[in-house]
Amino acid sequence: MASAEELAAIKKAKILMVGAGGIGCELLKTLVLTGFRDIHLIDMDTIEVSNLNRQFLFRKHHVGQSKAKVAREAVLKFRPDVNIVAYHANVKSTEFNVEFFQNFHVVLNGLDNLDARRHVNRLCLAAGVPLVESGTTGYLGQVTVHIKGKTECYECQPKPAPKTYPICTITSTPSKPVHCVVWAKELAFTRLFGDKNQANDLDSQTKEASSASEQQVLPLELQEGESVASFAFRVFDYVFGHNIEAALKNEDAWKSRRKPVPLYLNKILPNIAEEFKGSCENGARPENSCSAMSVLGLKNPQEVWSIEDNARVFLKSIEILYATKSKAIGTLVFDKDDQLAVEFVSAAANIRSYSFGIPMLSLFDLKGIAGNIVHAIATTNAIIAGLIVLEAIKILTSDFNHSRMTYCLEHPSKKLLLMPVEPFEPNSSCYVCSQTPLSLEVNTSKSKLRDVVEKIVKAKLSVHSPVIMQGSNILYETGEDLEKDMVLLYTSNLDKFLVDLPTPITNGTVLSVEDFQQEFSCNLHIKHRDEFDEEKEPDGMILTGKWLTSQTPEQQLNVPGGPTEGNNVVEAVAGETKTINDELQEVDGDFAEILEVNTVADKKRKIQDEEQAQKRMRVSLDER
Ligand SMILES: Nc1ncnc2c1ncn2[C@@H]1O[C@H](COP(=O)(O)OP(=O)(O)OP(=O)(O)O)[C@@H](O)[C@H]1O
Ligand SMILES: [Zn+2]
Repeated sequence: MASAEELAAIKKAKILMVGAGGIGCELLKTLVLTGFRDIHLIDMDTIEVSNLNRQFLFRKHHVGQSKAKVAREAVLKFRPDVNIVAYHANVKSTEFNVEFFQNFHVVLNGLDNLDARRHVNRLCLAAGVPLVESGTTGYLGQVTVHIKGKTECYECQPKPAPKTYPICTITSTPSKPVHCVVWAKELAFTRLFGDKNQANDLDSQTKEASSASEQQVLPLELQEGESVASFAFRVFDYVFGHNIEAALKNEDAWKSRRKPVPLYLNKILPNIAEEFKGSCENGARPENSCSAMSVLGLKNPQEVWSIEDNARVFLKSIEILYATKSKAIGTLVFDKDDQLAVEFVSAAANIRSYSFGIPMLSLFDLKGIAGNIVHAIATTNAIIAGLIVLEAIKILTSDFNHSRMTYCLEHPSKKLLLMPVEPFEPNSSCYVCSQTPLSLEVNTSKSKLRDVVEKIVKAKLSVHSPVIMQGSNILYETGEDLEKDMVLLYTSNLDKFLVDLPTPITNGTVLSVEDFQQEFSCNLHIKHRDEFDEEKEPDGMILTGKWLTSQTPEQQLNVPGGPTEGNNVVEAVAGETKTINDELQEVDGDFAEILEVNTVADKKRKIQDEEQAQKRMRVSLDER
């Protein structure tokens, strides 16, 4: 039961919620039922069928409509007296600037990606507004509290980079189902249905690894007058037969590896031409034009199909994609919610797995890997939403001593499923809230300013509208109010090697990076390095700095990035050979370990100041 003070704070609070997805729907409902009356809600997305199982404010007839707006309307039906302002917009758009954020007493995140979370974190820091951050992954969830100067910010701890795989593993030497899924999604799907002109690392690697005769673009084009069925047969033989045979010629590659087996359609399905005769010819549409497996009578997506059925799904999905989406061919991007795309990728991945002696998986499992999906659990979202509201109330009543980061576990640890932990103090080496400089190792004569801007400043530092300066000289900036000649100058700088810039960037240069919207700035110390390992350091640049190495042992124990609805941990764990469930067990295992160490000072981890560490990490077992 809330105290009079809490009720008063709830009544007058102005809340900003970002995200109206799995957590967001629960949160909005819980907020209004708790008595909150003034809520602004931002979400950029529209409702999809796959959201309906857990985003209960939405119904089938809402599919395609704005999440923020529908969520608002749904809640107003049972609480017509609250003020909800819905923005169908990206939180990164300029209208949501520091002044906008300053209107609120607290910001509550229900997002699903690191980039947007970082952006909101910076705006909250700049505006001095507390942030309650959250995420769920299946049974796992967490709520963390970030108050400027009092607790760590969302970026005080480095987050794990999404799992990537060496290109040659994907193109030449797969050993796990996930390698075949990445191949099917990035190479096969993109090459057949996506933008063929787009530069693709996999292509260049394939070309390098292939003989001169294979250096042409793969013959994956539908020829004039060719039926889609015979095109699909040709694609099959090319990618699973001819390509594998070509790879086998490089005998050295297979000395210590199991050789793949070339697969040709006439061996797997000798009667396929008869089977497929007339099916999609001349624009004829199959009965169920959305799914190859339905047309083929394959009902159970959790069953592992035979190689023959995988071959059928592969061919049929190409046929149906051409029959139903012919205009979009050449522009398609893999979408985990597109049944045909998932069927194509699953079948292609399984056929490649079969060829390489890797276990085949069910469509259900492959879809999870391809879409980095850990199936969301509505109950976890509801629990997390409840915890967010509790933390928001503590903030609103200035009850900071009781603020807690709370982890929701799959299996009890110390008999607890909800594990509250005192928030950490700010990390004095954080490049965001403590403005500690970062270092960038880069070959200054081989890397261009564009590489630094795209691969580091935007991709790694989540700076959206960067201004890059050396001393008082601006090297790069964007913006509508720039003079034309400045735009030209900055654009031409992008294609210059660092050493060739008007004010050259060399070993020892300090670059300043700023983002006015985020009110963010940081310094990058440049360290020239000649060589980079292409496989391990594909960017040709490495970001280093105290921030990355300075974590105290107890900070390292925190769950990296936290589980999120469809994000960080998922990206980091999804797609290994093990099933997603195995992976989650592992994550949960780590979790248990974290908590174990939190309560029993672990000497092995060399906690230097045990007393201090324990104070910060104490698990408050008497909470709630
Ligand atoms: N930059 C952003 N601006 C505004 N809203 C965002 C931004 N990034 C993510 N979101 C929203 O955050 C919500 C996260 O919800 P959730 O994790 O349930 O994802 P989802 O897209 O609804 O589900 P799924 O990923 O499983 O299909 C989404 O509704 C998404 O639109
Ligand atoms: Zn910080």
